[in-house]
Amino acid sequence: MTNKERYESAKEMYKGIGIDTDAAIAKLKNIPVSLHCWQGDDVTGFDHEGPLTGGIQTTGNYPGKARTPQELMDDMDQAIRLMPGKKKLNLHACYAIFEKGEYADRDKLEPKHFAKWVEFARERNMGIDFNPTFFSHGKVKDSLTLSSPDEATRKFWIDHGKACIRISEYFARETGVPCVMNIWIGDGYKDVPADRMGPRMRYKDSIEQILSEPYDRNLVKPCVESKVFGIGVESYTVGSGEFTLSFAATHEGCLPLMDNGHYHPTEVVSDKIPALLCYYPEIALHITRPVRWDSDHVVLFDDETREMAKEIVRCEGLDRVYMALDYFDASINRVAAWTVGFRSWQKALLSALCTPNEALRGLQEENCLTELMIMQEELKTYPFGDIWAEYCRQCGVPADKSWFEDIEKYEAEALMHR
Ligand SMILES: C[C@H](O)[C@H](O)[C@@H](O)C(=O)CO
Ligand SMILES: [Mn+2]
Repeated sequence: MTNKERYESAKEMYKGIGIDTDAAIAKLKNIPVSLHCWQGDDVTGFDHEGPLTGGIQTTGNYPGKARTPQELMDDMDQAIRLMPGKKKLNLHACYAIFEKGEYADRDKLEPKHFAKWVEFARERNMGIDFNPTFFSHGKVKDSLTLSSPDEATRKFWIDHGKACIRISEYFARETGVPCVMNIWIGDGYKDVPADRMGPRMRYKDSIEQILSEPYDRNLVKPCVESKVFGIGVESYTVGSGEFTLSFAATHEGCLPLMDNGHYHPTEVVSDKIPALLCYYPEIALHITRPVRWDSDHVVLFDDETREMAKEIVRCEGLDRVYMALDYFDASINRVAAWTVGFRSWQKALLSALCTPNEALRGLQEENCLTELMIMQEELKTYPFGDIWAEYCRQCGVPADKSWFEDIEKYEAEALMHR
């Protein structure tokens, strides 16, 4: 059978359960997913010499990591050409690109420091999402940032946040795509704190000051990302889940961002998505794969990834949920890591779009739970691979693992010579 014949056969099977696979493919092509630049260089960036801080960690030392803006852009290009679907570029402020001899500290960053990224994104018809970098800044003495009791330190980081609001609006104006600006801090304590509320009141005030910077709410979508612990802040993190959900719920225009690595191992974000969509007009996600902790493993086409995508689709949330990948694996070829993760999330979204959600909902509401279980199990052996192959063909990317040959060639010709 040719691929076309396999697709036509699979399409008929899905039609039999009320799914129009052509429509599913057409829909997915236009759903943007944000690709994180920081997978390419182990969350290093270009504006500091120090180590990665903030309680996050990249593990592994696979050769060939990007060292310069050009290398990072070249590597992203290699990955992007192997990914089906619509991409956004996700940047951190520490990826500012300075002219020779130029430097601006985080509180003095300007749009011009990201002009080369705008050029890169516009040439590829990509929008840009942005993240202030409240970590990896050796010069500021305090390990606390927006929650610091030292007012000079806190002002430095508030000014950084305000600069990022201005840069986010610049991105949106230049690309014509709204910019999601994600606020995440690693602030917290290794051991039992004496005051849990004080840092949170300061953090709340800091975010309010950042959001007081004038911006067009149609162009910039600020969000606040929660976390339950970090390396070195195991006992207390300022930006906990309750804090960020409460902040977003009480500050119109600010979205909650859930990172599915930021919860206790038995919690699942797939169940939190529909709960938040009952209350918030829009939410944001960092899609990752935690293994025992917030390990930021490469996203795979696994059960929880599929469940998250299913919830977004069946809650009719594709235009209410801002989706961004967030993981960093230095133990394998970094370009392949980008590619596997992005393709996995695309598979999960396409699989969710090929699920007869209305029919399954009807079985649940009619209390036909036996048939519901059987139907959900039967779907697992439907020929989804043939639908995926057709989607990749229409997007002009390899459907099978032949894409890896391209990356092996690039590794030999470029990465291994760094
Ligand atoms: C680099 C990102 O800001 C970082 O991964 C953050 O989003 C996070 O998830 C920290 O654990
Ligand atoms: Mn994250």
